[in-house]
Amino acid sequence: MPVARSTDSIFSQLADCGHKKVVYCSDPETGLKAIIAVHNTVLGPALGGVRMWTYKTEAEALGDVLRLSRSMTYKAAISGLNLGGGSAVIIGDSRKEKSEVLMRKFGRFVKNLNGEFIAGEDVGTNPRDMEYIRMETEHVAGLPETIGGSGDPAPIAAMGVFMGIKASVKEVFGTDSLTGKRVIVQGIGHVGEHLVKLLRDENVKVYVSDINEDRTRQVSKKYGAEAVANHSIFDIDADIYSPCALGGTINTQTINKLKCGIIAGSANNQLEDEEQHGQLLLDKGIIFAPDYVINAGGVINCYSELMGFTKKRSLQLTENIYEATRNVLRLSKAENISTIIAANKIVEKRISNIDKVKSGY
Ligand SMILES: NC(=O)c1ccc[n+]([C@@H]2O[C@H](COP(=O)([O-])OP(=O)(O)OC[C@H]3O[C@@H](n4cnc5c(N)ncnc54)[C@H](O)[C@@H]3O)[C@@H](O)[C@H]2O)c1
Repeated sequence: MPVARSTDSIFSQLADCGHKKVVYCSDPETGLKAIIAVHNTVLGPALGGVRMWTYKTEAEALGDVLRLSRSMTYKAAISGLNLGGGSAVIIGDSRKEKSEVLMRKFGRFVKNLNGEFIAGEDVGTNPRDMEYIRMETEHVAGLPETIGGSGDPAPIAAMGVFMGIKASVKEVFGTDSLTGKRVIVQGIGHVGEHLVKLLRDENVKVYVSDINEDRTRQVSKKYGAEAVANHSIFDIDADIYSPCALGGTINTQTINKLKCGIIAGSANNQLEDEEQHGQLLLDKGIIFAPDYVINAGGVINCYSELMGFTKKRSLQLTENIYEATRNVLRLSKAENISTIIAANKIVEKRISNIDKVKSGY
């Protein structure tokens, strides 16, 4: 996948990453400043999360939405879903600046895209926010269960990551039992906490770390996990590093420090540079379960809601992440290519094949 660089012009970033459309949403009255990116709609409408974050610059927000939307295309495709990839970012502090009017105004911008983009939850937004968007447009998923939606996607997302961890452990240890393994979970928010519970239930030694120290203390006490200071994560001698905070934590510096043989977590876009760091991980024999392959539980949950699937079906689709991860690891080994390149190859083949089906008659 080509990379969007914030130093490039907007049009060259769009062209490089193959984006179909980017919409800037501005409403001075509510203070809304948002960007919606539609990456690809070959397989279906572009579904993606709405992230609310305190970006330092507009270029940083654009870079994030371009990366997130593109990875949604890849995530939906590798999971066998009939969805394209999109994403949205709202610039601001979700704890202080989010309101009903802001979310409903954002919903009007989604409505104007006539179903080309379907909004979902991401960092800084929750099912209640999806409900506000729903008041303005039907093109939203991840609604609360009380109004017929699939609810919080985090438990399903955590289950997918858990399946990806198991598939990676199988590759390294020949068995997918996690008993006795040591896992570092970085970022114990919605997904991280559910993952900690799944790991604890399988007798894993769990280390937890979050920039929110109260949260670290709370979760470590609740699940009997060991709290670790954020700066010392890479000094821990563990089997698996599970990044579940924000992306970009895997770079030359952290790879050289890392003591784990497996990286498998929920955070989107974990590799600072896909090609360079994917290759470095391959060279060092560290198994990287590509983020978009194993964190697809959330999008599967939303897809199930749109399709009217039951929770059981949604869980079955999420369990398929185990096989999807195994397929990626097999291709990586067979062709001696990084796991991210292997996953990209599988995706690009599916999109290209379906594109041919759709353009024929
Ligand atoms: N929620 C979902 O369904 C879902 C699905 C797929 C992928 N993801 C991705 O997984 C990640 C976590 O999602 P979430 O819903 O749990 O978000 P969240 O906001 O609930 O949790 C993120 C946690 O990470 C912590 N954090 C932020 N920066 C950190 C840092 N540098 N070091 C340590 N901790 C840090 C935050 O304090 C917070 O507790 C995100 O990258 C998200 O895009 C989420």
